[in-house]
Amino acid sequence: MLTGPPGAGKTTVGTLLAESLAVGFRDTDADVEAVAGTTVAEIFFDKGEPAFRELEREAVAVALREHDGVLAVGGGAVLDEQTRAALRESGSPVVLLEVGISDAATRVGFNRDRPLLLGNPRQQWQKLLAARLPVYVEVATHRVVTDGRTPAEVVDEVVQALGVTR
Ligand SMILES: Nc1ncnc2c1ncn2[C@@H]1O[C@H](COP(=O)(O)OP(=O)(O)OP(=O)(O)O)[C@@H](O)[C@H]1O
Ligand SMILES: O=C(O)C1=C[C@@H](O)[C@@H](O)[C@H](O)C1
Ligand SMILES: [Mg+2]
Repeated sequence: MLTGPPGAGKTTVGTLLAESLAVGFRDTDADVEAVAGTTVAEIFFDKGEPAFRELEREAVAVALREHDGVLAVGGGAVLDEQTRAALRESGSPVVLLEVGISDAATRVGFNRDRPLLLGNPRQQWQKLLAARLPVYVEVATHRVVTDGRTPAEVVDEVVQALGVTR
């Protein structure tokens, strides 16, 4: 499992990591979108964050049951106690992709796809990370710094941290 704040590279690195390990890739954000028939951003705008979190909790639970490859877990899914317990109980490695504000700001930019960062993305991102860092650290079995590294380099770091063979 890959976790981390918006722009950490869960989707990008996860896709490459799965290719590199020749396993499947799944992203709970994509699963929520498939179930809801609309985008993450639209769910936030139309129904609000609590409704999104409900869908996300279920999507993570289903993915943990069904999927046996690389799983990108929505950046805020770890806010949910039940989800944290499910990640722990899965017994699978949970890799926290770490990123600082400078690289994160460059990566996430100012687009409307990340509803929690609307307004002042830099400030929002910093607030979000400060509030979440303890739970990210709580669920992580491994931590990989991504700043200044290309997605391919991050994949190599993850593989090394996990000690898996390709
Ligand atoms: N190590 C990296 N170096 C440079 N750019 C990166 C890196 N990782 C990801 N990116 C870029 O940053 C942007 C965000 O990456 P990505 O969507 O994978 O993040 P995410 O963690 O899945 O975010 P979200 O929580 O919003 O789903 C993308 O444009 C991606 O190409
Ligand atoms: O960190 C978050 O709270 C989010 C991260 C993304 O993966 C999406 O789940 C959504 O944009 C919210
Ligand atoms: Mg993503």
